Amino acid sequence: MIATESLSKRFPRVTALDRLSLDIGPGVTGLVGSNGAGKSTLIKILLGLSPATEGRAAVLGLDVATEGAAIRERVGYMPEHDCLPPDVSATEFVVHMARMSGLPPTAARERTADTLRHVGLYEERYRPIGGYSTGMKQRVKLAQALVHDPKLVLLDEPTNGLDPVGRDEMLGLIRRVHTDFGISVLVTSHLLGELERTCDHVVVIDGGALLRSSSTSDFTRTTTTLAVEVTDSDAHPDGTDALRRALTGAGIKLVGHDGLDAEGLPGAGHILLVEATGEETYDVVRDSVAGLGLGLIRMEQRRHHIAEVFRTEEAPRAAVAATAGAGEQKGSGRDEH
Ligand SMILES: Nc1ncnc2c1ncn2[C@@H]1O[C@H](COP(=O)(O)OP(=O)(O)OP(=O)(O)O)[C@@H](O)[C@H]1O
Repeated sequence: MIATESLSKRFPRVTALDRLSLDIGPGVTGLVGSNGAGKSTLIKILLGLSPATEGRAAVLGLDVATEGAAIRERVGYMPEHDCLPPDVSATEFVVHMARMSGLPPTAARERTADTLRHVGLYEERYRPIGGYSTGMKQRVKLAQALVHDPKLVLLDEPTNGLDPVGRDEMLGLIRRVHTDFGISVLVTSHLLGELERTCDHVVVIDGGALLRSSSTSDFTRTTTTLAVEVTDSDAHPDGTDALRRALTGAGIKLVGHDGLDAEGLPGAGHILLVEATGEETYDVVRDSVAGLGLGLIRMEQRRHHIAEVFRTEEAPRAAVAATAGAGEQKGSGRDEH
């Protein structure tokens, strides 16, 4: 879908991209980096809108330096910033964009209705965009990127400005762009955590250079750590502590508490992380919980979150800083900005 070779972009005072080599296949790919990492610059080069200083790039096999117009016919683009005319309706705007992409009038109207329905804009589609919420505007921006049935869409920070619920809805929509229509997606974010649920592949850049590129499952591989949570009881007012002592006594190694402690959240520190050496570890945990007369709330294999991968590595401090807190989200709707 996208290939870059030693791609650089230098502005007089900043190197926005630094010899970036990427090979991105079909599916949903996340491009992650802190603010200023070079994500928008890369997208503009890929669309043939801004020339690279050095190196080469191709999108769908087309050279960005010479075939920009052909690329923009086949690729949809959702820009980061607000760029919608306030005094026209979503329908008028998306029909206009469809016509600009070369669709005949009837097809443009039909595709607009389908696309707006897909992004969840119904009766509101006839109202002027100026009165829309941020979430609705983001949906219009997504619709205009999809309306001409592209093979690939480039989405620049589509969750920007959305609350946690709006963000989840947008991420769901993005996933369905691929599963329902077979359109490949490159989506940027400064939050690693939100992309791991949406993307097949994640590329991390920092200071314009490639930090890591791998499949999401490699990032978030299942570990042999068990997360165990128990109730308290009259005999054991601190059930977690009682279980910790029982497990240690039984020779089970504890990895520690879940990192939620530091956040001071309700229930923080009530999850024990247990190193599982085999099936028998589950039995020891179960028997210890039963022996203490506690209730077992959960015992589950714990997945790594992408951000944790970086915590254990040396160089990419910036990536961790950029995504602080994104690793521990538990679907609690916390905003990880
Ligand atoms: N036209 C420009 N002139 C000079 N510097 C620029 C220009 N465009 C981008 N930059 C600089 O290049 C670097 C990369 O910017 P870019 O917008 O690509 O980052 P980003 O990862 O998309 O971040 P953000 O999410 O904040 O937009 C930044 O330091 C930015 O200030």
